Amino acid sequence: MNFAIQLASEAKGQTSPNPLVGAVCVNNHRIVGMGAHLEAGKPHAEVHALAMAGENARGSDLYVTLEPCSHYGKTPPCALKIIDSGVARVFIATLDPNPLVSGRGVKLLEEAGIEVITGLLKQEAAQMNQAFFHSITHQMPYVTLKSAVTLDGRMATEAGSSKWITSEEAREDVHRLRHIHDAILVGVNTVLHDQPFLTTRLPHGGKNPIRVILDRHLRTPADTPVTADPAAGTLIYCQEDAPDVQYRKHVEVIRLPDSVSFLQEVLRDLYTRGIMTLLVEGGPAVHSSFIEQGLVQELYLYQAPKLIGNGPSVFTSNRRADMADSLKLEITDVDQLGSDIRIRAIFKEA
Ligand SMILES: Nc1c(/N=C/[C@@H](O)[C@H](O)[C@H](O)COP(=O)(O)O)[nH]c(=O)[nH]c1=O
Ligand SMILES: [Zn+2]
Repeated sequence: MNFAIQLASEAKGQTSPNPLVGAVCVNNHRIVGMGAHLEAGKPHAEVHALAMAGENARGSDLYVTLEPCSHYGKTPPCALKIIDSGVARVFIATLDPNPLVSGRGVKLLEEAGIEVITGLLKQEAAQMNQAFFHSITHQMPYVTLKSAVTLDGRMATEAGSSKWITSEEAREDVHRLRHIHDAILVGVNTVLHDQPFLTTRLPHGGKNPIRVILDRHLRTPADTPVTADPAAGTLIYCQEDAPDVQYRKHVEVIRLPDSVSFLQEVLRDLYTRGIMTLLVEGGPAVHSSFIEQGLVQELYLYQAPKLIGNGPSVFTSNRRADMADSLKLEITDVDQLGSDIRIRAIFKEA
């Protein structure tokens, strides 16, 4: 099962809106087949493993990180394929989080006389798919917020200077984050101030996330990189009464009612478009709104050994006079990247 989890994890960022799934077929203590789900619409992990096993699947043990599907999606149900292949036992790490199908695959297998053991390395497999489980459960993307700050927690100076706070190594690491995310979001102030490209520029290439601009009054120019450069799709969310602006065809303007739940509506709409993971890159006002509304699951803070003494921090709130009102996170990783450190912290599920 460890190997199945490892196989699945290698496809991180490729399978949206599907989960990461790995499968290993073992017969008489020998691995006879293995596979991972590599892209939505393409064969599932079990299909790859059973195809490789061929006749050796008969009487074998199949290890799968997620309950085999039992419904006709883009591909036929794996549960039937497993039954037809003559597999004797199936080990499953996590059941399907979708309440409509959870346990159905197990039932089909057991009714066909296959022994099913669930819960093997359940934690590890669930951790790998936390974004998928979160998005299915909340019908919203799993949101990761990234910010580069000085030691005194500033994202820029008061005058707006921010280039650069962190080093080349840290900035390259941010592009790895972009590569594994379905979409990247900034506010219109960042677009106006930084003219960002928001593309993934790694030495060996990388997948460009869909670019999402929060821009209530549609102030995003038609000739800034995110709207002029069709390197990736660009979605601009504005209010219904925003003026009309002509953009190139890779740009889509989505008008939403002006309401206190504007951000939630943006996230719900992104989920309907198959966006399972969202990277929020700021700026300060956008970060504060996402955090204050409890819409962030994970935080990546890139901290440079600099002190500047003025400028916006990653989170500003006028609602927390008492330290007891602070938002509690859990630091899961601290890594050194060149001269900087990268802190990963998760917000505890409310
Ligand atoms: N100022 C800094 C950052 N700044 C991040 C955002 O403000 C930039 O607009 C955005 O990354 C630009 O995207 P691009 O055009 O695609 O390169 N981010 C960092 O990690 N370190 C920094 O020192
Ligand atoms: Zn399947």
